Amino acid sequence: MGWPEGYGRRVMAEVDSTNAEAARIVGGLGGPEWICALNQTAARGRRGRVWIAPAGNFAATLVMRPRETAAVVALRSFVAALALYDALAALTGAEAALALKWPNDVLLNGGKVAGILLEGLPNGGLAVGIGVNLIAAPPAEQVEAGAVRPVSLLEETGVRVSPEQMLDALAAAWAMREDSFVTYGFAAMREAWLTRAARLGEVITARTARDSVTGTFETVDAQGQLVLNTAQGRVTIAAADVFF
Ligand SMILES: O=C(O)CCCC[C@@H]1SC[C@@H]2NC(=O)N[C@@H]21
Repeated sequence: MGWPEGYGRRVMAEVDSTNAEAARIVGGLGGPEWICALNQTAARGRRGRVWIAPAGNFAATLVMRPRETAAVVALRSFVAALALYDALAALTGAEAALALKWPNDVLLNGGKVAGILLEGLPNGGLAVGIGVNLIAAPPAEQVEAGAVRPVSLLEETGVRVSPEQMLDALAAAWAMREDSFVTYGFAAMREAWLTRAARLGEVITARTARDSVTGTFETVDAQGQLVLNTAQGRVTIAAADVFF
């Protein structure tokens, strides 16, 4: 699979954060562009957290200017999760060990191997930031209490993948998933995501900034929201951290 047509490709030795670089270049963007960094000095994770990643791990951001409404643009987190799943399955052959955790983590043998950070940018831009623990995962004590343990691709599968190989596989997988999303909408994406979902039908806890909801993970709805069956009835959650 070659580099997908219409996408720019840039590999930087070092940057503060590829998402920050995306914000700096979005104004002059001609078309979607992948920015990959071999080292980040100020990588950020979801909910204001720091993303810990030694050199050798994968860090990249796809910067683009989608023309849809904000609600549709936000569904790109599912496009990203599925593309990551496809790329990691192709690179390792370990598809059976991969799963997707709502809203947008990729699990390998039940541990977190990759995270996604979507950020809206000026000029209608979108940064899809992706980090993959290719060779090393942060120690469990450096992540939030109760969070799934971080794992690396190398430790779990024995397969050594370089950031450039990851970029090429991910860009190809993204282009296919993005075409499908633009052509058929979220319905097909949602089905594909659900068949790869971790803990579907099991009891999970979703923690928002204000409260915590525990219930059976019933589905993800047509807007990408988490649907839990709780003792108080059906609850739909737009944004939260999920704990197993
Ligand atoms: O918290 C998460 O799970 C999301 C982590 C996203 C990390 C990636 S690494 C590339 C891009 N640049 C950043 O500063 N963050 C994202």
